[in-house]
Amino acid sequence: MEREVQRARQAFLSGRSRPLRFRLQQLEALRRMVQEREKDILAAIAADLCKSELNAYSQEVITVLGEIDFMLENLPEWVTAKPVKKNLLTMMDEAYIQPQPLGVVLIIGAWNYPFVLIIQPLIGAIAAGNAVIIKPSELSENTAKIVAKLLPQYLDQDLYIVINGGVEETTELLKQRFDHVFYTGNTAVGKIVMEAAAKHLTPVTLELGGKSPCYIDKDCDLDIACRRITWGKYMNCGQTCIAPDYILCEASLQSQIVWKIKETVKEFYGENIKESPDYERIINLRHFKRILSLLEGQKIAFGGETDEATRYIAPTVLTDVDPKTKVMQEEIFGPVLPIVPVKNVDEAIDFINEREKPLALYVFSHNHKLIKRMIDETSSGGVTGNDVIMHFTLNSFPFGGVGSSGMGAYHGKHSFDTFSHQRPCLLKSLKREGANKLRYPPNSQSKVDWGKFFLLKRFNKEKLGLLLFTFLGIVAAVLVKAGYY
Ligand SMILES: NC(=O)C1=CN([C@@H]2O[C@H](COP(=O)(O)OP(=O)(O)OC[C@H]3O[C@@H](n4cnc5c(N)ncnc54)[C@H](O)[C@@H]3O)[C@@H](O)[C@H]2O)C=CC1
Ligand SMILES: CC(C)=CCC/C(C)=C/CC/C(C)=C/C(=O)O
Repeated sequence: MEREVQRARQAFLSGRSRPLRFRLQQLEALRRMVQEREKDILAAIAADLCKSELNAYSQEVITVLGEIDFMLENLPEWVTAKPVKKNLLTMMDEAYIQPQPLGVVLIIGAWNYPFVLIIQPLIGAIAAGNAVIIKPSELSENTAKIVAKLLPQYLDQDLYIVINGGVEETTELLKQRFDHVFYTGNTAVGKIVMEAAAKHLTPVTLELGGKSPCYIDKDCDLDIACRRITWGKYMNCGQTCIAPDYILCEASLQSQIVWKIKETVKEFYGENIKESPDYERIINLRHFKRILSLLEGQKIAFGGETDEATRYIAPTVLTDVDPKTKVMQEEIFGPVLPIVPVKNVDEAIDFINEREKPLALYVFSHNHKLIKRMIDETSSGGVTGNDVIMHFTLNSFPFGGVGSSGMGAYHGKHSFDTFSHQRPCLLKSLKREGANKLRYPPNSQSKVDWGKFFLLKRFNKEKLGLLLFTFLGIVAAVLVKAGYY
């Protein structure tokens, strides 16, 4: 492992990952890989999550291709140095910000969208000019294997290295020194990753989870709200980091919501959900049993059917859920949707604020002011009003959590920034030493006054007059020299 990280570092130090042309070539090669080996990639995702190839394409491949195209289009502009505003002391100098690669980056992925969750950050890391060690989740082993097989066939083999393995290998990997660690997964492991990174003072991006609330206002089109919630909750069998975790609504809405979600489930997946190509399975037996344990003692409004052999759990809705019960204490990450009745929007806001900051917040209402109020009075990684999940699809948004749902963000330019150092560069001349004298010892009140004048723009009339006088003198000298007088 140490050898692999060393290999990536040597490749980075060779400097070849830095030129814009190289980055664009690698991104184009990655796009070619996805296009040419689409069938293999879709088959691997499908095998890991019992997902149809169509769903694997629309949930993972489209996002990856969109991100590559976006990078290719914008990278030439992002890599260029950006001039900055100057002060009076640096007016004659060159001052700009130059984004630079960080070095060797470690990307640790989760299993629930096993392809996009490693390839999307990889795109950002390549775009920013880094070397990358990629550690896919061992739970989605087919995708992990295909990524390890394909990447070296298309990308620079020393700059971008896939290391497969479980907890033991990841623990070993985390002992190495990286320049950035980008981790996607649960909050408990997020703390382990951050602790390991801290030993080397390595910055981290943590893309974690949490319980994303969904408030449904009574002034709302319930048909539309329930259709959108059903889509976002049961997509990937509820194993989506930004799935609506639970619903908050007034008690009077509960039975209508249950009925409408039930009808939508029928519309989406048919009478025999097990036969639907659009309904996935739980990743493994441990998660299957964990989700079942959340149902204990709950009122199941519909769903609840399970099949251990295939790790099937039907789309399920729980009503009148007591916030103190287990299902409301941890992220569900499965197809179980609790409804927690609240008196009104004030109570919903308090409910959200009394808990850890979630990764996403959803509000459904015709009342725009109410949506704005919920946004203003709560905190979450991201928000979508009158829909779910969709803020993920907009790559102009930073995607990430806040508080216990994570730190840092990515997608589009935000990925480029995450994997870059914004380096301030000031280029001075060795001439004009006179103007610099005021910062050299010995100090004096006059030098402080000039410092105030140049840096704080505290204009003292006397100094302003002197400056104006000097300026007019220069203009006069120029005019005389040009033969006007
Ligand atoms: N914010 C986001 O973008 C996303 C967040 N998530 C969150 O991830 C969670 C689901 O993923 P997990 O079950 O955690 O995925 P997981 O079991 O695949 O673990 C994630 C990664 O951490 C590594 N890992 C696990 N235990 C470790 C340990 N003790 N030390 C070092 N590394 C270790 C694994 O090898 C894997 O690569 C949910 O909470 C979900 O909300 C999932 C997808 C996206
Ligand atoms: C067609 C369409 C709009 C699909 C949406 C795809 C999507 C947003 C999938 C979720 C992606 C994801 C990586 C979720 C997660 O991090 O858990």
